[in-house]
Amino acid sequence: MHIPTPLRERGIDRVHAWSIPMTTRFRRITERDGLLLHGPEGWAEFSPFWDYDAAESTAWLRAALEDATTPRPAPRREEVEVNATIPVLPPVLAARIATVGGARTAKVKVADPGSDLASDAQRLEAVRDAMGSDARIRIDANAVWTFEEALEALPVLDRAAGGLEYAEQPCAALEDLAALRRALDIPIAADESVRRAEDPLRVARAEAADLLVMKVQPLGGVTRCLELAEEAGLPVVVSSALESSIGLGAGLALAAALPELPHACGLATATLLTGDLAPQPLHATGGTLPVGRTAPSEELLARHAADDALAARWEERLAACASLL
Ligand SMILES: O=C(O)CCC(=O)c1ccccc1C(=O)O
Ligand SMILES: [Mg+2]
Repeated sequence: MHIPTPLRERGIDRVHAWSIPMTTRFRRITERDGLLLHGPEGWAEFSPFWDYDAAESTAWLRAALEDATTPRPAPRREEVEVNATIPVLPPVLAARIATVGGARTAKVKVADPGSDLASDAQRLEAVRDAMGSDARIRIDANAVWTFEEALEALPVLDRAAGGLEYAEQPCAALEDLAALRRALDIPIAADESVRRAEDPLRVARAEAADLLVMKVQPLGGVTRCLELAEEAGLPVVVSSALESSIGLGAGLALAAALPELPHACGLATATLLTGDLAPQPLHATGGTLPVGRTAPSEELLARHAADDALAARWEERLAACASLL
């Protein structure tokens, strides 16, 4: 694959396109694909979702470039507590994956077009049953509710879950998030309002969230996330963008470097993929993941190599983003 000049100049000497099917459909995604870039520090991941255009995906490229070419920040911890991530599934299946890897925190997807409030509530009851009373349960509505819908749904789901740790992005608009915080006792986390905003700090200034979700790639890299976290002055939950274990490693580097980490991180998503690029994938044990650089193996790079058509699309995308750096 052709390596764009600005990347070559920074020491990127190899690019590899890959594709891995998901175990469960997660929102609209059934297949995860992307590029790995190799540079002086090792391998890094560039895997913007296909609904991100070149301008938006350039932050993802900056993140990958940083990770491939500069040392990661000094870790303050050697392992990171993680949550189980539970897609929209029937209650029995949701309960089964709630404690995968020994997680004591679960994040349950709700408000999917394919589910209603009653089935979301049933899924939460099943997850609470499986995890016990001392576990933490959070939900993620991915910005789909109106203010009125959220005002109705959140107390119902809070009761079904036996108490929510927080609700992630119940509505899209900052005014609605701020109003929900005033109206309800349930902490509100911002994800899309950070990840897809022109100004990721606006949500903090608007007092629209109790905590911020940070994903390394869409925010432009570990260093930028550390700066944003300091400026925002809010607790941060590091979460994945469904990366392979190579990209998850960068999330763990951020989680390890944050001065404070009061909540479990959404980095235990490698189990949502049917395979991985690293021989020792980042699958949680004892509810934690280890911090450190994860390298792919040549065998797994070959096994999950993208076909020619997909590799060509990635080559084109890389060139477009590299020209916008
Ligand atoms: O936070 C987690 O538990 C896992 C990551 C996750 O949910 C996610 C993964 C890819 C894209 C969007 C999201 C999201 O938080 O909305
Ligand atoms: Mg989210």
